[in-house]
Amino acid sequence: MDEIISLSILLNDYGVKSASEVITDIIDSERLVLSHKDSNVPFLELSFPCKIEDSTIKAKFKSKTGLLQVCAKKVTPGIFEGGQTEEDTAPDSATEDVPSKLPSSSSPSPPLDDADLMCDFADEAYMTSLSLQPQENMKNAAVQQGVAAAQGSTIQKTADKAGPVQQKHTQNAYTSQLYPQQPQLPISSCGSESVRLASSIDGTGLAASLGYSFAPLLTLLADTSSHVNAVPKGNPKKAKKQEKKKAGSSALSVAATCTLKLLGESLMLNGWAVCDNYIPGPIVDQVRKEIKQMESHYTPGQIWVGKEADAGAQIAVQDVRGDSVLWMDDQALTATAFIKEGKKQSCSFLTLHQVVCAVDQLIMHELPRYTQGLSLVAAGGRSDVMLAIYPGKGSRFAKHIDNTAQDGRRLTCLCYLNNGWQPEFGGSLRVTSPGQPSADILPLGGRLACFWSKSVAHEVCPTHHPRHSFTLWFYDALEKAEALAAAKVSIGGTASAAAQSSARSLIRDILAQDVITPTEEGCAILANRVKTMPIAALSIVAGVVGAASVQDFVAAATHMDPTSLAVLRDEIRRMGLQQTHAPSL
Ligand SMILES: O=C(O)CCC(=O)C(=O)O
Ligand SMILES: [Fe+2]
Repeated sequence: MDEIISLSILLNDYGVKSASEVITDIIDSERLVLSHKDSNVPFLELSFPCKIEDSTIKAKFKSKTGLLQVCAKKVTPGIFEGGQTEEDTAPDSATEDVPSKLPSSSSPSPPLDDADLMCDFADEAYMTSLSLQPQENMKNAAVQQGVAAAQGSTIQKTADKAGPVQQKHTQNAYTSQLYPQQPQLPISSCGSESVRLASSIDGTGLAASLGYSFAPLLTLLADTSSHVNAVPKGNPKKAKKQEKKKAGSSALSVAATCTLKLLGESLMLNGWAVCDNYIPGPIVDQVRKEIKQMESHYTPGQIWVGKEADAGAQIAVQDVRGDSVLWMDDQALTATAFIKEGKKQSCSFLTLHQVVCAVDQLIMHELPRYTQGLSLVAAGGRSDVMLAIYPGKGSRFAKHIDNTAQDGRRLTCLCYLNNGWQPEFGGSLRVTSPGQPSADILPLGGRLACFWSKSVAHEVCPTHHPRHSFTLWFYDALEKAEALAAAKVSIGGTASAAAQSSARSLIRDILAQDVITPTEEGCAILANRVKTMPIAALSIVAGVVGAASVQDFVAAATHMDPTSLAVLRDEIRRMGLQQTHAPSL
């Protein structure tokens, strides 16, 4: 089978280069990121698939960049049918974006075997070409200390988990400051000293002006009898109407540019940004209609523990997060039928798919020009779509940071689907950036909220009304490549329910007030528990705490001192795995 080389490269240039020119440039250059002589030129990210047939060039290219991917995705078995077929993803249809080909670390769908999906990511040569130190394998300070104790040596604590990745970014030219710091956006107080109401930007029709027209969808809503609403050419009345629409859309483009700038600035200043009316109200209704039939397929939200899905390191802890979720990959978004109780039922997520494409366009291609820190998201791609419902009844999600384990996630992006949401329903997203007061963001219909996945602590406040949303996580290409490489060497296999439950019980007991306490006695209990746990369960816990391997985790956990145990508890707490008093569903 021919290989398709999906290539994503950053070019500090507006010039359009052909694939072969780019490949030659890369092979001839010492660095992945090609610099442009005029440093004032805003950065442009190009992502395009191309085919490299010459095996020498291929090998050279791979050793230079490490970003070479060989993608051949088969239709994955699941509840959905239709959508992408094998032909769709065959080598010659080389027009799709790289991101959609990346394996999702979030999808709970059956793991793909090697024949289904082959992705070759960063190797040592890649690190060297960027003059980087390979990432520390051991990410958890407490585990590191434990291993040090086990080996009778002392290991220096990693000062900052994000250190190595941060270093890479600052070493590359593309992180230079594009916009000067702006004064803080106005805030309005809501009575509480530490919490303010988040100010938002009105992005009326933003998606539409970013090249993702919602017009066909709106027409579709107006005329439910037909799915195709092409305006017939040659009809003067309709042509006039179209012209009017065109003029309107150019005004929107200007507005959108301002909005994008504000969004970018808010992200840089606050660590989060909110855009109201990003999705028009009728579109929100249409999405809700489309996903309604899937509600019985939602399952309790799981804690994402920072490793790839095939590492099996996701566990459900219902009292930490009270939502139910449904993951939809790109295949599901284009599905035409699904199987319910053995019966085939037709479905369409056309509108949801369009909205997701608009968000992709915004985050991967528009916003990076207006903010720092997103330059690698076009190449990194995003997670599958996570649909979520908080059923009300006080359900919540405890305070956490999404990416505490260098799993590659750079930006968390939420779209709220709750037209008519009232403040008394609660359910605010409370965001807290380091060194800043918290801000509350109500989950209003059509509102888009985004924040840095690695630094912004956030929680969903108790919700007293069903609350619908979907989330996309956008990856930083470098960190994702490293996470994939690390996951490959550290943990394998999919966890069974029994292993998950055993892992969950250990984590709960570590966090409990009176079970595995940070005392000599608690350390002895932990050591005994670990010695008797099945390897699959230990793999999950190792994934949770960011240990490089099960062996490392076992070594650390059986030689823990009370201080290391206290650190471990704190770190797990920071991931949002702590006990809460959220009501069970
Ligand atoms: O729904 C929200 O507002 C946030 C949910 C969240 O934090 C998450 O799913 O990680
Ligand atoms: Fe979160």
